[in-house]
Amino acid sequence: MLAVSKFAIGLMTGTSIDGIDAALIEVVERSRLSFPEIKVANTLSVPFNSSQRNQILDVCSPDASVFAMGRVHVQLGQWLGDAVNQLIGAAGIPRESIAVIGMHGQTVAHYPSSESEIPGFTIQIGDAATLAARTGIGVVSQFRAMDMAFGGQGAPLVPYFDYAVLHSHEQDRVSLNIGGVANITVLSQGNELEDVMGFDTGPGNMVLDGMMELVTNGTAKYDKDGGLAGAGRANSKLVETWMTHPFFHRNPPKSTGREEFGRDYCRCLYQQMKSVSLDPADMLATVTDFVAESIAHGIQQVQAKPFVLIAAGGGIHNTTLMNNLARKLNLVNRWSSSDVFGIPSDFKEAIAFAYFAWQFLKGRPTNLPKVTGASQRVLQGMWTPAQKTGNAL
Ligand SMILES: Nc1ncnc2c1ncn2[C@@H]1O[C@H](COP(=O)(O)OP(=O)(O)OP(=O)(O)O)[C@@H](O)[C@H]1O
Ligand SMILES: CC(=O)N[C@H]1[C@@H]2OC[C@@H](O2)[C@@H](O)[C@@H]1O[C@H](C)C(=O)O
Repeated sequence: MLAVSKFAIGLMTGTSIDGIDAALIEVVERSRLSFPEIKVANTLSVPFNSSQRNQILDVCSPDASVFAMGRVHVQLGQWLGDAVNQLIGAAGIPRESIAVIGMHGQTVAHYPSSESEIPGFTIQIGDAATLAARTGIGVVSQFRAMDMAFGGQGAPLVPYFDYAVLHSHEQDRVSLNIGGVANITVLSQGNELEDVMGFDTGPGNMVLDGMMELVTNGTAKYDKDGGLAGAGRANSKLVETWMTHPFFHRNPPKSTGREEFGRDYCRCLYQQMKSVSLDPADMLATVTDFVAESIAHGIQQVQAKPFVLIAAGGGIHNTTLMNNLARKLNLVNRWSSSDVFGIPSDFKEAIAFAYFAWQFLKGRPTNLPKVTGASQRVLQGMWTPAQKTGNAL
């Protein structure tokens, strides 16, 4: 087989709701028997302004109005389209060389487990038709739906990508993403794709950002480099209490989101810290230690042998968080960011969705039943074709 190379674009708007991450990748198919190889050609981050962020946050609630949801669904399609056009312009490549856009969409609800007669569901908004119309490129979206239709959690999906690009036969590795939610993939050296284990460990930046907004009355959106947390002292009693949350003791498959660890949860932690008179620095130190503890706990549950940690996601810029984690896992000199492995750590999820869209076009399943709990491997995504002509809004 001749090596075939084409481009794909991935778009991620994650649970932190900080903005759009976009990645353009070149995919090289060398053989039908191996995973396609990728080269990251270009990346782009477009932060949400306060109005955009609040519009999205407002619909991440069971009481959200259908009207507000519909409006932001289409607007997000437009914002994503603008980001793609900017990315292509900066890369200077012909639009026709781009085979597909993989759009994750914004998760506004994630209830993965069915209870009695109510089926589990997950909702990602962002109108694929608007995106296809604005860019002239076909879109794959709704990546989680088919896994859920086969009884899975629909998340996390990145473990497949982690295996494709980060697995080693010489070294046990754990891949960690610290986004709004934190999740891991265990890449043991002897493992085949089917053996790979992965799950959400619990909250990531979601509670750190939420706490920062509470202690600064909304003037700061996140604790830059973990500076405030680093200036305080963690209250270990509270961390111990918070670690009794049932999510941390549930067996995988498991995934979570704002429903369990969103605004209400954050307010509750804030009140508990206020009642023992912690100052803002101690509050941030305490929640930062809690996030590190929950990630360490998740990893220790499934990985007993020494391993190398490969970290990605915005949380790795939080030095206090990463120092706490390295200490808890005894990781001196055994962790690095995914950049070292050729995957820009701030764009790993966007890159993964470009890869998933490519695999969808090739008819290759990308879920892992051992990770999500689905009853079988399935083709994940829904196809929205590009139109030949038109005057898109
Ligand atoms: N310099 C920094 N210091 C501390 N935290 C940072 C820094 N830069 C980014 N972050 C954190 O990273 C977050 C964004 O992370 P990321 O983009 O990985 O999240 P996401 O896409 O929402 O992830 P996911 O979908 O995995 O939940 C910000 O909200 C912030 O908390
Ligand atoms: C439902 C949903 O959007 N889940 C996200 C979220 O953000 C991180 C974690 O929780 C993970 O489960 C997932 O995203 C990544 C991309 C995944 O599916 O692997």
